[in-house]
Amino acid sequence: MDHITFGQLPAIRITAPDGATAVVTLYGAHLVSWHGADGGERLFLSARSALDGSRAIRGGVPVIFPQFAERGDGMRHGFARVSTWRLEDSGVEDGAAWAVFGLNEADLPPAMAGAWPHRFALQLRVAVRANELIMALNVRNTGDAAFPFAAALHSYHLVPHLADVRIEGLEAGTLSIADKLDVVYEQVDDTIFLGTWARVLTLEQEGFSDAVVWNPGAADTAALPDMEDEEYQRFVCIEPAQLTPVQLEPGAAWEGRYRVS
Ligand SMILES: O=P(O)(O)OC[C@H]1O[C@@H](O)[C@H](O)[C@@H](O)[C@@H]1O
Repeated sequence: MDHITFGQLPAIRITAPDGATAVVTLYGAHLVSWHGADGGERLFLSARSALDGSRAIRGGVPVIFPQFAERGDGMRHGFARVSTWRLEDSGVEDGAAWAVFGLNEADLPPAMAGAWPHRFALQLRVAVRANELIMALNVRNTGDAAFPFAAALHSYHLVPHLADVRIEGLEAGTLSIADKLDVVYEQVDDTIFLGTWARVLTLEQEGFSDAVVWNPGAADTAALPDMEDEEYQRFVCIEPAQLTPVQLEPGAAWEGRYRVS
């Protein structure tokens, strides 16, 4: 495990014995880079992304919590992606390098904590080995009143070209993307396959009940300050998500797991 700087952000790089690597910034516990053991970046990161903590990183895997998009009256996509997490632990086990990041209410600036006044402990575990990425988001209620939350791992998968993308497992037949797409699939139980001419990725999720597929398309990308006009052709977001809020009782925990291989 190495402490590095990514853009202007403190970050942790983990490296598995077989050479697979992941880089996670403490800002957002944001996975900004993943290389499989066969080399090559697997995640999209916009050339125009802020990397100084002034706004959410555009690309990688933002952690969405406790609100998805504008489904609530809190911050769009929640505060987790714009909060500074702590590295809690790291190691190497069964050939995988792993790190765990933590966030609780005491880590938030007072105004942010006041806007969502609950006691909680989030843990994000990231592990890599061979051509496999495993992430787990754990949410614990450490307070004495129940709270509702939504969550997602907003994965920006790097693709050679949007036109080559074929997604299976979400609808009958194959989903391809011509331009803007923003679709919620509820109650996703099956494995999802993301195919391009280069490779087929297997996406498996547990605990997260839903999946969101998003690409902004040409017009919305032009309006985004943190994306180059053509960059929408280089990724597709397939996000394991828990959109129906979970009501978490005091002392209880919820976990969502995600495996990409
Ligand atoms: O620009 P943001 O806040 O990162 O959101 C990006 C997108 O995130 C997706 O998950 C949503 O479905 C989209 O509606 C949204 O536009």
